[in-house]
Amino acid sequence: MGNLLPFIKLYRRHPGAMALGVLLSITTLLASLGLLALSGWFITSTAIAGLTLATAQHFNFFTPGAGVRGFSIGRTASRYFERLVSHDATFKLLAWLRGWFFARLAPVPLHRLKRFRKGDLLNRLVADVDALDQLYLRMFSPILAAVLVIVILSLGLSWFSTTLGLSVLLMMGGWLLLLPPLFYALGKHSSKAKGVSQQQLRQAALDYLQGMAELQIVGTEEVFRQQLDERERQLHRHQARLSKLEGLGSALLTFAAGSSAVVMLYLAAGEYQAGGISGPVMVMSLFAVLAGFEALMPVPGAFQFLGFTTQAAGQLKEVIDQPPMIYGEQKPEVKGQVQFENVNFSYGGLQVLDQVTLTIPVGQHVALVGKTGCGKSTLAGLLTRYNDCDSGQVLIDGVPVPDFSEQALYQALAVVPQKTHVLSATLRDNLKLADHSASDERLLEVIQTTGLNQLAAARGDEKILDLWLGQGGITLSGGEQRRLAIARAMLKQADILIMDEASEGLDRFSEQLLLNRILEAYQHKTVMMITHKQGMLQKMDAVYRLDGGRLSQVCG
Ligand SMILES: Nc1ncnc2c1ncn2[C@@H]1O[C@H](COP(=O)(O)OP(=O)(O)OP(=O)(O)O)[C@@H](O)[C@H]1O
Repeated sequence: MGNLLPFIKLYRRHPGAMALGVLLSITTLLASLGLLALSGWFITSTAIAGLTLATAQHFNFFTPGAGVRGFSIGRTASRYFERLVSHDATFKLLAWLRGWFFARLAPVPLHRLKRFRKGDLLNRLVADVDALDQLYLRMFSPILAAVLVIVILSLGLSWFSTTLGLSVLLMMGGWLLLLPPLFYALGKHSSKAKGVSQQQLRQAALDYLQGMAELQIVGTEEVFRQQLDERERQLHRHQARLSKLEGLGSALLTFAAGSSAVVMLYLAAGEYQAGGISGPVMVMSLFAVLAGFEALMPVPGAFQFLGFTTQAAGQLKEVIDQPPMIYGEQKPEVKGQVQFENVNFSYGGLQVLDQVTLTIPVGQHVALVGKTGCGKSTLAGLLTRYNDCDSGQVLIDGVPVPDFSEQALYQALAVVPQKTHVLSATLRDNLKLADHSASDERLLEVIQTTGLNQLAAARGDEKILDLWLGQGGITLSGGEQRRLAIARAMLKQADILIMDEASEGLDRFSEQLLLNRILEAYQHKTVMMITHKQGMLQKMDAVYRLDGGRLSQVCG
């Protein structure tokens, strides 16, 4: 339950709309109660009045009739506005909660988020945030409304008879106290399990869809499909259990309303016999109790899902409690000297970098070689703060990278990563990521230099800048994606260039041409190139090898 506390505070965002929602929900319930109670009184009074001609002639049919109609119209109108106001408030809150959660998620370093899978994070951002909005609609508002209706009903009946007022308070209050813990306990396990199953099913479906091509090729699609089906069946089992519980809640409340009405009839009849109340009031109190139980109807459902809501809140808390990446204030004019001083880094127990020391003077082009998985990308990632080192220091122009402001650090660096991220947008938009102010002429020049102009030729399209690259660059080959990454680095013209397997996917001729061009563009800038290709090494000022976590100079 403690998990809910930080989120409950957020409900102060739209106090006016939320309070109005609760008020309208109480008005609706009171209108229902008034409708039934007055109808009971009216029917009985009419029946009694009709016993003799004299009483029938003097009986005022119109005022109670108008009252019944008024309550009926009032109930419909307030129900309509209650839905309108409370859903509007909930949607506003939901939109805000998503933004709030994302704002807390964004500064969390990527390596900390790596333990959450993509589907898991998406699930948290969508389903778990959704679950939180249920707190207002399913819990706060109905419970508050139920409490107030019980108080108003018992005060109203006390006006006619204290015994009846107190009895209603005890009976309805008792059920209100009993139902929440009972249904929380009954639904806790299943609602939590449902949340987990839902999450697992989403992840499995995402994995299945993303990997379908490979699964089909290796012939294991059926196995995955069966696993997916089993997860779905599991979810259905939990949902079925919860539905049964919902049924039990309704049955219990029907029993509660019925038995309370019987008790009320017994007590009211006693009061009537004793002359304390009139016949119509006796019937009215019976109807009022039946209508009053409508206020308790949402209570079992609200608490049976509370386990799921607390679990969702816990999952969100787990993400937002991750310490954010802290950047410094420094915004130096970067020249481009890079230093790694006695750097140690490990992933959990796996030591990847061991006392690595390297200085790259301004304008020097350095290659980093080594076996697959020896830690080259990890070393480069310390410069971009993808990770921070365990001990030692990484400095640019003598300033430790954590002291740089976020903007200054990323302004100083251009990166050609192993995997190019391609936006589902035009080629122009994809290039302008690197330099928003670049003119079309400049973009076309870079397109020409990197050979991306072949794209237009291949597709017979004259307007190359408007080429749509599709989701995740689906329309681009591996080599074209590398060209795009290199084009971005050319446009950015940063002080330090990091290339991680930049020529992967390119034929030998294109590779030479392209790397020559980018090295030319960065002729007087610092370059750190991770490569397996021997052909590129003679162009570098120095070559370093990483082996067993240790760095040694090979040549230069
Ligand atoms: N986030 C991570 N969590 C745990 N281990 C990791 C993580 N990232 C990388 N590793 C491990 O750290 C080691 C170094 O990885 P890294 O990507 O730096 O190697 P690399 O030399 O760049 O490899 P390649 O040449 O294949 O790109 C590898 O054994 C890898 O499995």
